[in-house]
Amino acid sequence: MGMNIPLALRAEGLTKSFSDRRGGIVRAVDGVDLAIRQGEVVAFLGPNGAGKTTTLDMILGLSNPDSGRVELFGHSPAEAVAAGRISAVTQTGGLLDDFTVGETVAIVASTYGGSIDPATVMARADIADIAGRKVSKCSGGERQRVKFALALLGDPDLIVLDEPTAGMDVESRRGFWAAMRDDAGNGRTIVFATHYLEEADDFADRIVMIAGGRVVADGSTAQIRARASGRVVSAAAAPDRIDWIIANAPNVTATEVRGGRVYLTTEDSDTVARFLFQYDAAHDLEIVAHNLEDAFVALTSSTPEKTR
Ligand SMILES: Nc1ncnc2c1ncn2[C@@H]1O[C@H](COP(=O)(O)OP(=O)(O)OP(=O)(O)O)[C@@H](O)[C@H]1O
Repeated sequence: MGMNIPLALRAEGLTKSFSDRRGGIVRAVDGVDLAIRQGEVVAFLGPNGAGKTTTLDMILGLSNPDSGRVELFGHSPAEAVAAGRISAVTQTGGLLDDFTVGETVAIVASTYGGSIDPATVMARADIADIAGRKVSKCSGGERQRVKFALALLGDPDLIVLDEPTAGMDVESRRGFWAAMRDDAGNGRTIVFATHYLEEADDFADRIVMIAGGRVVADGSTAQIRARASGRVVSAAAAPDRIDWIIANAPNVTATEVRGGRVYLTTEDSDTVARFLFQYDAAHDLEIVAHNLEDAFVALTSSTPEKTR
């Protein structure tokens, strides 16, 4: 992306905490910085509870950060929403069961003063053939496509989608992204949250991995892939040796401990293996190639002990 393309979104130092049921504090978002250029398609990728929804809510102006700030097209979220520059597709709610798909789109379109033709939008969201169906009879995937159509009606510059395909089967997911893909590339900025690695990989130009309320990786899909090209060196060792290995092993980008073994992610497995043998720190050494799924687990595992 050229540096001269103006920003759609800038977030600086976003934090947000909640109190949990036991009176403790959950830091849902813990210092998130983001700069997203106009026309980028960006995936927020992270496990349950990573802080994706909380971040998106602050971006949309639905909640206020405890600290930090959000700017959309140089304005506050409230101003950008009021100016019709942003639409959201949320996980739940928002549709009335008793209307048909066509009626739903027509009603919302009328609130926009007819600037965009409902038929065009329905074709783009691939819901033209279910226009006569009651919303109550629509599948999860169809409902999400209806919401996507509603989001398109305002012809926004930025669409934010929070796990738009959550709970859909593979077929519906494919249909949803096919409709999205047809709309992308028109200069619209798209930010979506997902748990699905392949969704981020297939559809986004850029992946922002979020875990524990922080951005743990941010790069083009190709860069994130490159990270995944590393290897994992694992070995068995006594607990105190494992601590020492984690503190001292060279060229390691991520570490994990499970079942008495330490897993070291690296681009330079030779050096790491030599280190382990040189200091007689470990035994039963194994080196395996990294795939994207492993990279994701390594980058997002917040707790050192982990079971699979
Ligand atoms: N209103 C709230 N009150 C208390 N805790 C909250 C609230 N909203 C979110 N949290 C907590 O903040 C953390 C981040 O939640 P968030 O919903 O942002 O994660 P997420 O990445 O969107 O997860 P998911 O994929 O499950 O939607 C979680 O620990 C969650 O339990």
